[in-house]
Amino acid sequence: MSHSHIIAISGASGSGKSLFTATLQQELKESGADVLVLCEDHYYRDQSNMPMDEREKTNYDHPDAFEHSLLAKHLHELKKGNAIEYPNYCYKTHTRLSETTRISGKPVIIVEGIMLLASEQLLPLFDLTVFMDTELDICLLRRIQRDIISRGRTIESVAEQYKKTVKPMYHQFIQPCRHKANIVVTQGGKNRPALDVIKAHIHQALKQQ
Ligand SMILES: Nc1ncnc2c1ncn2[C@@H]1O[C@H](COP(=O)(O)OP(=O)(O)O)[C@@H](O)[C@H]1O
Ligand SMILES: Nc1ccn([C@@H]2O[C@H](COP(=O)(O)O)[C@@H](O)[C@H]2O)c(=O)n1
Repeated sequence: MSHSHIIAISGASGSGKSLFTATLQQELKESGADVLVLCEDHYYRDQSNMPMDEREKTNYDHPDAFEHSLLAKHLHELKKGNAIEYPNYCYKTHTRLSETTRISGKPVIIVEGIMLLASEQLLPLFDLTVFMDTELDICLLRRIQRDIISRGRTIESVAEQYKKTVKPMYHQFIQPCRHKANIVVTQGGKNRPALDVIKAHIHQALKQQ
């Protein structure tokens, strides 16, 4: 296989990265194009050696919370056509699971995550960079709902974490990367024209491989 074309989709937590990526993947599949999706969150550092109360205090919105060196290594391996052992992550225990998932490369890889454009190690690996520019109050409303329903959180813990780390780190690390993006997407994961533009880009990239 020739070198994979790698697309990064970044932006705030709750901005619509996962929905946008899942919609792209589904619609591309329907038109016969199979893309691989990786999630930066799977590369959160393992903390199983730390007590739970310490894990709850971790700043998960700082670039150091991620093992970006492992993600970079995996992207290099996938580009070369080698399989990787994709980590799995649990938001309820804040740890990596012991089981990994063996994954092989595909001609197009989409990586989604909050801190992708902030990493000097990762940035050069991307052929296209996308920033989901969704208003922060909308992101917060979506995050409250999601974190309570799927990530085992309480309204109090979501509010506390948001004030302490999520919002300040967004302004310090995520928002300043907006200008590094080739494409800025407003209105979240259902922006139809933006989905169509990126699908056309992917079909073009596949034709050139
Ligand atoms: N444009 C939109 N309209 C309505 N709901 C949306 C839109 N974009 C995203 N959502 C919803 O908001 C929530 C957070 O979106 P998600 O894609 O998980 O964000 P992220 O991956 O950036 O954290 C999800 O429940 C998703 O279905
Ligand atoms: N143990 C963890 C790990 C991460 N988070 C939060 O997840 C957010 C990133 O994921 P998105 O799907 O929302 O982009 C990030 O803002 C972290 O605060 C967490 O709460 N606990």
